Amino acid sequence: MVDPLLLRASTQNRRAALLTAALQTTATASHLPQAWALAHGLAAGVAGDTDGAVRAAVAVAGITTARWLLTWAQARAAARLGEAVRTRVRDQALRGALVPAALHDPGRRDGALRAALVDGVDGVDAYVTRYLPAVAQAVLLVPTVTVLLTLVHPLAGLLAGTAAFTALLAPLLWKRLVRRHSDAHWDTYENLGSDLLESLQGMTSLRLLGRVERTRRRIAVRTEALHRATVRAMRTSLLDTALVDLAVQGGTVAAVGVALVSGAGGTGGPPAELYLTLMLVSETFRPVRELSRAWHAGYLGVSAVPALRALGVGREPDRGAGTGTGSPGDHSAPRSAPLELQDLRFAYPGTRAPVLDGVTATFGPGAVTAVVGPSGAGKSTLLDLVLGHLTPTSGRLHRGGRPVKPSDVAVVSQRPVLFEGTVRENLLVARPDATDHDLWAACVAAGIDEEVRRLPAGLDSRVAAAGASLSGGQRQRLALARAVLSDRPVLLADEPTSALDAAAAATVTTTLARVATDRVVVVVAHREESLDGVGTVLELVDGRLAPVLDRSPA
Ligand SMILES: Nc1ncnc2c1ncn2[C@@H]1O[C@H](COP(=O)(O)OP(=O)(O)OP(=O)(O)O)[C@@H](O)[C@H]1O
Repeated sequence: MVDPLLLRASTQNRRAALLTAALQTTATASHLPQAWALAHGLAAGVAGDTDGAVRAAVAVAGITTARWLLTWAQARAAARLGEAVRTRVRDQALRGALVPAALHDPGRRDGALRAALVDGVDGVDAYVTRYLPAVAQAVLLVPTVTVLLTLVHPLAGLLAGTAAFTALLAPLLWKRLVRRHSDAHWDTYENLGSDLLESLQGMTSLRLLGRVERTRRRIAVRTEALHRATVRAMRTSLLDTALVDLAVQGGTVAAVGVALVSGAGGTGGPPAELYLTLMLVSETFRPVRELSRAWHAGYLGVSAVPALRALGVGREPDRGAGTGTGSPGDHSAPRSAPLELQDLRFAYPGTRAPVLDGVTATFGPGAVTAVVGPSGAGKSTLLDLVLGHLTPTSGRLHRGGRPVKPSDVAVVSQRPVLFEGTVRENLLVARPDATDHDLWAACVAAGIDEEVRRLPAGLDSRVAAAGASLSGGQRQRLALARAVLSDRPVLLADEPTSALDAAAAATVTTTLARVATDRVVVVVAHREESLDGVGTVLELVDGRLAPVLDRSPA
């Protein structure tokens, strides 16, 4: 089964793919001269020709060494091809996963995305580096060996060739069934992966709500479904293997039988030809056997195709899609340029009422601007539009007369994302060339320097995945340090003090006020007390921003 999407993943690395297939085919084809040398060596040995037998043994040793080298080179070429394909497919899938529509798709499940990005991509690697070269090899070698065998022994050639072609082509008859089973297998695999991930992430809440047993039962049902889907897929696969084996064994027995009968009858030619016939019969089926093995290795890649296709793998990049509030060739606006929103409108796909219904505002540098509003008013939506995670239905989002680019904006979200790695690595994401002095200055600005100094290895201390080893407030301040370090002209902060005590909140507020002197700082806030030090307050009501005139304490 040659899937067009997976074939394209291979041909996008044409040279590496051709080299991998060529080396594999040559290594397998080296069994042909080896068969010839062995046949003549055996014949010479039986006839008592020691020189002939030694010459043949030397030839076999030489061919075996050459094949070892070819196999080694093939393994390296396949590893390079696999890496290139994995990187490209994963990049494309990630790009697809990060478009606004996917990011805000309420039906999206992290476990399904993980399955496609990790297991699916690895499956594509196996398919491209093992199965496709095995297909190329079978297409080239089965006819070649059949012709050679036919030249040596026409009837054996006819029987072995027919059996080998049957073994190669027969599985195409139940291709649809295989596809259906592989799709079902992937769906159950995705569901189980998603449920497991979500229950692990929500374990604390599940415990508190007393839902652990129910979740366990649900996962048991999913596991059973995956087991059934795997068995169904294996049954088809077993049928496949059985028929291929039947053709291979039947073809071998028939071809060897006629060769032996004709050899015993004296019409099979001299012994060397009989030996050669027997060996070539075996060689006719070698590519078929290898193809069958490679199919099992690449099966997961075939199963993952619908999921990868849904993420846009194999599709030409859509230049207008993605986070592109900017366009190629844009030059940066001056650093002090204000952020301007003009008649910005936005409605989520499938909803009637717009969340933003004509937002017009100018956010300038100099002081922090706060956007307040009740829950559900659209504050996060507004931030996502500025970040380029969502595309406005209409209206403009500009800085200095140019569309806002995602690289203009730094963000401190309510749930900051930290990566597995050290504190230093998490900060350097924002500015890879930052010095230790810069890192400490950013930590001081965010009020996290003392805590970082107290960690066992300071900046080189590890932050567990998702920042789990830090408190909510520490995570938020580390994210603020990263945003300060990135030194972008617009800084958005979504409730930056919500997880902090009074002292830490004051440090963050002071930092934001200070960085606002030379850049646009917009803070989304719910609570009045978090608005200390803010210059302007705008309220989001009915999809529009209105200035709050009097926010001073009574
Ligand atoms: N992906 C989505 N699809 C459809 N509607 C959505 C989606 N995300 C948010 N909404 C709706 O858009 C409206 C604005 O949501 P948003 O999260 O921007 O509000 P918010 O002001 O940030 O709320 P909060 O203060 O509670 O965080 C809400 O009515 C919400 O239900």
